[in-house]
Amino acid sequence: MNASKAQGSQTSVFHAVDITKIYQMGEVEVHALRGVSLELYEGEFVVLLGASGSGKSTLLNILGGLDSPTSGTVHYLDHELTASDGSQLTQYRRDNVGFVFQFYNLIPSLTARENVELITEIAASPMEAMEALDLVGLKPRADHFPAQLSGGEQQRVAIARAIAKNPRVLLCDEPTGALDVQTGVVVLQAIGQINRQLGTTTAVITHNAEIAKMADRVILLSDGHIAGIETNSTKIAAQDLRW
Ligand SMILES: Nc1ncnc2c1ncn2[C@@H]1O[C@H](COP(=O)(O)OP(=O)(O)OP(=O)(O)O)[C@@H](O)[C@H]1O
Repeated sequence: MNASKAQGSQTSVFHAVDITKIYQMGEVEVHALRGVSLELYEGEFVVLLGASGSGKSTLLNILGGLDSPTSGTVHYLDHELTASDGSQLTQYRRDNVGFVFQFYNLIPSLTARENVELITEIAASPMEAMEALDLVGLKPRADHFPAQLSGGEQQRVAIARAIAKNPRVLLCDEPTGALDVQTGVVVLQAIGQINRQLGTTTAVITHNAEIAKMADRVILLSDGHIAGIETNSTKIAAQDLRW
């Protein structure tokens, strides 16, 4: 059966059915996800919104092939992630997923360009490192080291690194969590621009309801459940967000 369904003209990129995740901590079971079903569509910008501990990172990590659910199924297009072994998940991540985390994880001894090139050298169909840096507005800083860049600029290098391999999906876990508002807005602008310009299906985790205003859809998580899914009839541009 073809698992990538279309809704209207929309292709379903992720199709998750009733996924649970239980962490066994000695005698204690932590139920991080308690039966989550969802679709993410090609090219959309989704915000995963919820309180601390609601299961956002667990869900994103499962979609990104960094973790596997305890039960349930996850498809990426026609590829069943939940039937994949470790090396297949590694290949899936390498070919299809760009990750951005709260902390930038840049290599301090490499310039911005070299940090991005680390990825473009191993990717199947990458863009030029300079093109990726240009997309996040950092071409003029390509030869600077992380220590010469602000937190927001370092995060934009991390975004350039994530998108330089031309991934079909971009998964961002609290990308502005370590940044002040003004800098966070610039980082969100970069993510929004990549979503629009390259059509990269984008999911951003936040606990900040203001950020949800820039999404096509907002998936509300609460205690391991989806508490609601909202479609924004109008999206607010990142530069007009304030928190
Ligand atoms: N590796 C792990 N081992 C044990 N418990 C875990 C692990 N990872 C997450 N959990 C637990 O699962 C639950 C969901 O965690 P998760 O990190 O997905 O939530 P979150 O919504 O992303 O939270 P935050 O906003 O604080 O990052 C929490 O109770 C957390 O303590």
